[in-house]
Amino acid sequence: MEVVTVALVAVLISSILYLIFGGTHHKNLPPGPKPWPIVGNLLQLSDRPHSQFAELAKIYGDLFTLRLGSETVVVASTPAAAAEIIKTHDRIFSGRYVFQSFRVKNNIENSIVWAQCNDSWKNLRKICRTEIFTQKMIESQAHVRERKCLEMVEYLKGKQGEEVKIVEVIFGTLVNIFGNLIFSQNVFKLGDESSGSTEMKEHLWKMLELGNSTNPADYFPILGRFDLFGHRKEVLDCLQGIYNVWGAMLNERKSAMKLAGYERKNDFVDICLDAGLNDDQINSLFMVSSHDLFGAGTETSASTTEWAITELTRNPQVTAKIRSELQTVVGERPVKESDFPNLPYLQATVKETLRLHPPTPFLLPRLALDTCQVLNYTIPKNCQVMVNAWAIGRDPKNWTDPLTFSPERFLESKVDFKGTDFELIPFGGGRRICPGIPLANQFISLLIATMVHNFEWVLPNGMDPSRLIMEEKFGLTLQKEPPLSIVPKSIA
Ligand code: HEM
Repeated sequence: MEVVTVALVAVLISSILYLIFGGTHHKNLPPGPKPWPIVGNLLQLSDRPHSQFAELAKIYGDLFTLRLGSETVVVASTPAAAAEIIKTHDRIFSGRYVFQSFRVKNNIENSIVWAQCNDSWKNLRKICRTEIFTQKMIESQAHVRERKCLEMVEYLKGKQGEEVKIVEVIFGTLVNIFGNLIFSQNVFKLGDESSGSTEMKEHLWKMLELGNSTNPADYFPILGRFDLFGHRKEVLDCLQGIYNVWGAMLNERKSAMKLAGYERKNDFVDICLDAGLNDDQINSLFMVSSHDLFGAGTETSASTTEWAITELTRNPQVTAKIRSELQTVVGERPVKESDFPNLPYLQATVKETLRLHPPTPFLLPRLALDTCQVLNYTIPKNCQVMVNAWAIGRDPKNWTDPLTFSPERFLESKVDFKGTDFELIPFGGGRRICPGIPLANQFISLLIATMVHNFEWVLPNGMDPSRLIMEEKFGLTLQKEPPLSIVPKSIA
């Protein structure tokens, strides 16, 4: 009761302040649906905002404005508007809007995702560029990803004829890949919920859950200081738990390295201890690894792979082409990442999946660091800016027959997702572009290729794949709802 009263009073105060000071300052904002007093457009929001905003863009154009509670949000929905935000005015829109639940001291300072573009952020991105995502590093760890995919094959072979929720297998495999790249340990045991590093697993799940839950303080920031729903405390507890697990692993490794006969593991821990990084740098790297890489990398890659398998289920002619390409290039042996340059159709399939199902449909929200003129409108300082990558990927002005899943469209095209072709921007662009693109591409390509190379699958209860309804559930990432269940059958 007390919490509700405080919330109501805070909303009232914030609304009065908004009515007095807000709304009159920025006359040249992009147009948008008329906001209601106090709540703005909040009550008009649907649970599929990416699709709803695509419809709004048809009415209001490249840029439109929403009032969400007391917050002003501008949405860019065309390649031209996206280019203005992430290229022309990259510096001004390089601010990150940090969700209220994540506004926890060490969380922001030690995160690439949530920090503003300050020296610490630059340093963390540099560590990523020079230590984690180098071509050499990615190639040297290919065997880890390949081994984990083979374990997935073994697991699925044991499940032939049974119904399997594919995202659980993919997510588990991805988390184990990360666990092994970073500290040479599995986090999940496929099919056995009770095993693996339970503590780490629980923290990771919780963080993902919190990322997907709504916090009213994001619409009425005046509520933020009270942490009324305890989300921030939960994030803090999770982070503390993750850091404790890391700390223990790091100390264990340092002691092991001093022993005679220590066998190198060549994971991130070894690499940064070898590189002579000091404790601060190592801590930064671990925090980035545990928090940003696990957090930003697993759910996005798992969601994309699940969408790819869903599209392949509905489009057996695409699956057949990938399989035939794999037969020609790979033959009977397992797929390797070094095969990818010779698998153009597989690569086109990954692009086509990301075009139709970008896992973060609005990228990650940016914040205007200053007032800025964009396409003849004025976007005020501190305004949140979203780019609707989902709408851009489906707009018939940008794509022929946009709702058809057709990797062929990329075979003769140079359009890529590296942040310079604004009709395909699942990874964002500019200085905040996703640093994990090379790794994400390897994960997703390897998982799809391994599935197609080793298995045929049908839907449970003999359901006709053309009747598979794909529903999108919006959270921090775009989920498939209900998750895809398949019945695998080994090809070998
Ligand atoms: C399909 C897979 C993925 C997609 C679609 C994706 C997408 C994105 C997007 C849209 C952003 C925000 C970009 C912007 O603001 O312009 C981002 C940021 C980020 N991503 Fe990814 N991501 C994926 C996988 C990964 C992986 C595998 C990693 C790491 C291993 C990763 C690490 C990060 C980090 C650290 C940031 C924050 C960058 C910053 O704010 O400076 N992502 N990602």
